[in-house]
Amino acid sequence: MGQVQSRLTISPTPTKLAWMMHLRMLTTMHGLCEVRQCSKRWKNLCPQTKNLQKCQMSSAGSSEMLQVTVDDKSGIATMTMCRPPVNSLNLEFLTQINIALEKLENSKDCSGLIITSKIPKIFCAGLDIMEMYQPNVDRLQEFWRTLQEMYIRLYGSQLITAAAINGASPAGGCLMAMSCDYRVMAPGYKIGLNETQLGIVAPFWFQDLIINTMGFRQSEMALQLGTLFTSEEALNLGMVDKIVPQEQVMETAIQEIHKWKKIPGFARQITKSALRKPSIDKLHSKREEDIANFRDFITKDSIQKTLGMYIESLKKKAK
Ligand SMILES: CC/C=C\C/C=C\C/C=C\CC/C=C/CC(=O)SCCNC(=O)CCNC(=O)[C@H](O)C(C)(C)COP(=O)(O)OP(=O)(O)OC[C@H]1O[C@@H](n2cnc3c(N)ncnc32)[C@H](O)[C@@H]1OP(=O)(O)O
Repeated sequence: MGQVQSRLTISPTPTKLAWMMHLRMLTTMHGLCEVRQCSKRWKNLCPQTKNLQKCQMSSAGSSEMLQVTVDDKSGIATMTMCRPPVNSLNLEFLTQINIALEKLENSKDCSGLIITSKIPKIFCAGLDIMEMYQPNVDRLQEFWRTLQEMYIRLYGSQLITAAAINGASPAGGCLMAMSCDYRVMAPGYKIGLNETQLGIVAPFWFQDLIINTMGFRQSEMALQLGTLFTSEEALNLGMVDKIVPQEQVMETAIQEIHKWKKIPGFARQITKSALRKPSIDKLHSKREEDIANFRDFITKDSIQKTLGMYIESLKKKAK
């Protein structure tokens, strides 16, 4: 996969023009294509797919980490993560996700979004631990800013969003799922904010998100213990909304979005915004402080040592 060489500057409150220029720069530099352009190209290649717009977010030469399709008829987009081995979120992957979220949000043809994974048994393994181990400090800060951006975009999206959780979903994977409006999960997997088990700390906005999702008491236990819940436990706690067999996860997410689409969109969006705005505003107002806290915390010798040991334990387990 081609690595992003430049520093990415996604400003906290970008003007529309600045943001579009930023996207254009990324598009040119990294061969990322625009949804509309790409759909046309796909249709030309595959005239038989009448109802499907397909956009492979990376062009030839890059890995295809994120596939975005928009069904013309229903307006439901599907964002499929495919970053082997475990869909861990590094800077480039997060950037692609943010670009796709921006495009879908601005597309008048899109009303709903499903996030899922192409990797068997894995939804998303959370942050790429290698981004935090022996990091370049500039990149580390940009990485965290880009993660903040993803949360702000997804949690604050006007679209009806659903996570089709078809595999393990620890830490950042759980954050992504909880940022959606609805979660449907296959049985037999684990989900949760397990940061303390790694010797690291879920920041205030991860904490706010889990509290908003399943209440304070269960969240304070889950966060301190770093609990990874089974699908069934997560359902009982309200962390996920439904469990269905693996092969029905996508269809169930689609059906649920159809149900939500019957509610007048304007009323639903205003309600969602009123409920989620305080958490998003809090992160906006503390964004730079949060980046500095993350940087100072992660670059501590003791934390680096702990992360090194965790990486070793994952490698040993994988052998
Ligand atoms: C005072 C302080 C105040 C404020 C603090 C401020 C800021 C907060 C600071 C820090 C917060 C940081 C927040 C972090 C959130 C995160 O998301 S951390 C990441 C947490 N993720 C995990 O713990 C998941 C680890 N992985 C697994 O449990 C399993 O891999 C998984 C269940 C996902 C899949 O299992 P399996 O199918 O058996 O696969 P393997 O375990 O064999 O793994 C395959 C290869 O993938 C590599 N890998 C796994 N997970 C990651 C990852 N997250 N990042 C990078 N790489 C990963 C694994 O090493 C194997 O690689 P190999 O084949 O050996 O090369």
